[in-house]
Amino acid sequence: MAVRHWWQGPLGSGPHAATRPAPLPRRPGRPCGRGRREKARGSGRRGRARQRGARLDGVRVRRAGEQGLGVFAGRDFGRAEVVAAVPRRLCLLEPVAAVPAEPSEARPSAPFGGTANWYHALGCDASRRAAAGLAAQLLRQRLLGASAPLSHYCGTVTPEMPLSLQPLAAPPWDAALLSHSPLLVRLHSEAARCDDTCLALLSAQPIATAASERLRRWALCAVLTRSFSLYGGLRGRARTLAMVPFLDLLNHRSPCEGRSAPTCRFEEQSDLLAMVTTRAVRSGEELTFSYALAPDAALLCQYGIPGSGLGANSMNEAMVPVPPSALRASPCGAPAAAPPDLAAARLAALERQGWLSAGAPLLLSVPADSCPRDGRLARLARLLALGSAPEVERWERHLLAPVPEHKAPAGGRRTPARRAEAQGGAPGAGWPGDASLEARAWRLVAGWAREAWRLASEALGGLAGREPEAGSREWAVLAVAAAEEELLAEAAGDAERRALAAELRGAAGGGRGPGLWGPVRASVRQRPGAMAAEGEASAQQKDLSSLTVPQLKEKLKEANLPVSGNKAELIARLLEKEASGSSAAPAGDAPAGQEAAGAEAEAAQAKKADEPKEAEEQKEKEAEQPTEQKADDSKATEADEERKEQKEDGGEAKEDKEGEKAEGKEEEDVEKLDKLNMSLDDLISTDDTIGAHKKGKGKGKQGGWSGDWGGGDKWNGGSSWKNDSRGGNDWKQSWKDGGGGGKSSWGGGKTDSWGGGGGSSWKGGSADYGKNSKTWAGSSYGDKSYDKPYGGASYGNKSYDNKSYDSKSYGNSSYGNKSYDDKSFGKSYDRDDTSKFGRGGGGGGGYDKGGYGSFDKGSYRKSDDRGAASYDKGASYDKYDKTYDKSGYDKGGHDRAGARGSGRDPPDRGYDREPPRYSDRAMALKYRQGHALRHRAMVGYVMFAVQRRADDSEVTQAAVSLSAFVW
Ligand SMILES: C[S@@+](CC[C@H](N)C(=O)[O-])C[C@H]1O[C@@H](n2cnc3c(N)ncnc32)[C@H](O)[C@@H]1O
Repeated sequence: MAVRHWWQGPLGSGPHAATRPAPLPRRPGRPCGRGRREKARGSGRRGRARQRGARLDGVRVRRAGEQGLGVFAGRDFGRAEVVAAVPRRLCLLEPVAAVPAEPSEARPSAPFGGTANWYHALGCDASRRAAAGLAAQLLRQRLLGASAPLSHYCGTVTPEMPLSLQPLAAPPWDAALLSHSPLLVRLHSEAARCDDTCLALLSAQPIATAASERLRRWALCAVLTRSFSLYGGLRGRARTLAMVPFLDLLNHRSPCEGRSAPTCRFEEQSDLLAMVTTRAVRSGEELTFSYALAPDAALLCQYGIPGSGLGANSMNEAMVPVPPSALRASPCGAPAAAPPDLAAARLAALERQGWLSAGAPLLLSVPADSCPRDGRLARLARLLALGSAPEVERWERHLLAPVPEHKAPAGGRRTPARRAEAQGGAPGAGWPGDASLEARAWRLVAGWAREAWRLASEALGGLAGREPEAGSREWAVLAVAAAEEELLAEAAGDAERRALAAELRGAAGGGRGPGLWGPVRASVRQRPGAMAAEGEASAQQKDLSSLTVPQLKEKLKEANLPVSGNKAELIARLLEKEASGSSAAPAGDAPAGQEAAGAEAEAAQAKKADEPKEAEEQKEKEAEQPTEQKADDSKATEADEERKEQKEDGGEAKEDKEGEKAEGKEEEDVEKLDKLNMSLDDLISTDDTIGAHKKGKGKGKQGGWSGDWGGGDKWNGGSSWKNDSRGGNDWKQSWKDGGGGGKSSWGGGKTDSWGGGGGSSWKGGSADYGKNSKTWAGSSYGDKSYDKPYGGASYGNKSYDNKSYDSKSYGNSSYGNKSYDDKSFGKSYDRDDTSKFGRGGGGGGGYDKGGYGSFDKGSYRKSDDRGAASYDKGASYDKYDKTYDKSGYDKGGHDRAGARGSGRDPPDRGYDREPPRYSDRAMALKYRQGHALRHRAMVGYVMFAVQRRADDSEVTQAAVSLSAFVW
């Protein structure tokens, strides 16, 4: 039972917490020192267990705050050491009958089956029967009293059962209270239903007639919260349910990153059931293990365990209801309803996939369902984004077909977030891959998630306002609801980001292939008139994007082209080749500029290769042709050759004089764009997979982004900014150097792609972009370059340099405080708040108000300490920050390393004992914060690039509308 899924049967442990005094059986009048003497004599519970083969050395049982009793390390343990082992013969065992699952019990395979995600631990008839059987055995032991072989064990199971937070406990839970979390409503009702069934099954057992209702509930609750599922070395459903003395005193910990992750795992060894450490454990540390890989709501419903704080459970999920009205809505989000045939086609498709109740909202969950490729939310949204009934029919199978379970990543648990990560960012097979369609779909997802988030915030606000007492039901619901609200906020942000990325891809005219910069790069190479060919190019680009790298390399080999580089480069090379090939073909449409020269050269080469053959043919023809015609032809040939020579001479002269320089620059620019492109692609692919945290990338020593950004150069660690874009300099330095006073533009390094090196075109002052285009005129990034096109004095004067990125923001004061908004973006991008790019930075609009708005206002800027107005001025986090503060969850979850509990440790509530830590969810969140900022910055550059493509109104329009969203 190394990894046990929470639906795979009851397991676990747990008398309840607050009221129970430590109930270790004691002999009356026994003074301290008892344990030692017992150990020597082999008497007492522990001694008897030891005599019979149990290994319990080195562990201590103590009170563990509100969790009741707990087991603690009495000495240091190494990794993979057995801390406690109990022979099977000391356990109560109940086989789980191998009855075939009832159809209603099987986990639904259809993606829209409604209950696909949530399957209660006792959802299967066989395990319900086994639980009742085990409860009957426990009752028997209890009723037999001291003569029962396991009477001592019965003494360790608290008499105060059922636990107050377990659904079996009276009085029943208030529906209004549960309604604060839709997930809880659902799980609680399933749990209560199953508990009732088990109770009925237990009551039907002969032994139950001798027991009161209260005692029956006691026995069942003990089984539900303390039993272990044994698999006998086989996968699948548990073969046996077991009450395992002593081991069931270990408390639960949810999987998360950091020091408070579970210390042990349960192992079935041949005749022993053992707890084995998963890491080194210090003497005095509590020994814990994961009862179940389940969200907080499920843990509450089965074990009566209240949530363990924000970010503390990486298995947490939250419900996103998709209203039935979504089926009737217009595919592009317009207020008008969809045409009736389209709505009918959608409904029919969903019904075929198991969404039978079109009148009720469909409950999907995040993060599992929001994963980009196979997530149910994404798939549903893609279906609803399709514009016509035939399209829906055509793509239904591709979009809605059941997805096979994904394998757990090597060496890792399959958390919902990891599952999302494993599934990558590409849509399902066969999807047209249209960026605008993707963007529409993610907008829909974002809308649903935002609405769910809004509701969750409201509900949370109401609950937090009541300031529930620690350990109460309200308190437990608050913890669950807070964790869910956090997930919904993330999901909404994620969906927005994906929509934005898709829109940008669309605006840049391509799929994922060469990335957003593909067309920009093309525009650098092509003459202005060649823009019309872009549609075709982007179609080719899409085709190429769908190929794998080996396939691309194969193609390159066929074309005698180099096969090195990443996918984007390979595609670009092929496109280039195709472009040059096709542009050389039609007469009168010879390309100008470098591409033209290249194409001509290639054509000339090809001609040369064919020359001997042609010459022979020609000779043959000549022999057949009349002399007159021959004379004409020879004249024509001479004239042609003359023209050709002139052209070649002219071309050479041109190349000699200007071309060489221009070519060099152009190449350099293209290279820079390529590098940026790669960075951006990296960024977007990171973006896609970021739903699950990426260890290492961007993680500072402090465990948080503040460390990275603050220090200036830590930012560089492994990121593409450093390697791809800026040569050896750190981010801070290059922004500083680059912007300031038009010195060396984007950073001083010679290798720097954004300029720096002498004569670089992005650099200041020289004849680079200024000459060629009005928009980039003037000199470099620093002084005047961006002023004109980007409105007023925005970009130029103060941008990027002195005030902004380095000193205040990225530099010393780390990420949070002043960066990006007040000083930097505000002033630099748009000091007078008039430019379209400027808005957001200034705090007046743009970014703040747009998709990321909620994250932004006062949130990550000021949120190094989330106390004051963190996360979102408008709502929830404020509230529950306060509440958490008061109710024993310190504010630490998302703070800087060490903030958890630092300075304000609420005393003895069970949650303040944890050392400072980051959970992996909190870590992921931190990562995203950093990511969002980088994303903003990158998107800004995309804007410029898109803008400078031409005066193409469509592209400019797209850039403007996106900028409103981004900034
Ligand atoms: C198997 S028992 C663990 C031992 C238990 N503490 C005792 O005193 O017997 C499981 C019960 O302990 C409590 N518990 C376990 N882990 C907990 C946690 N992380 N937070 C709160 N309560 C916990 C719950 O009441 C649960 O039902």
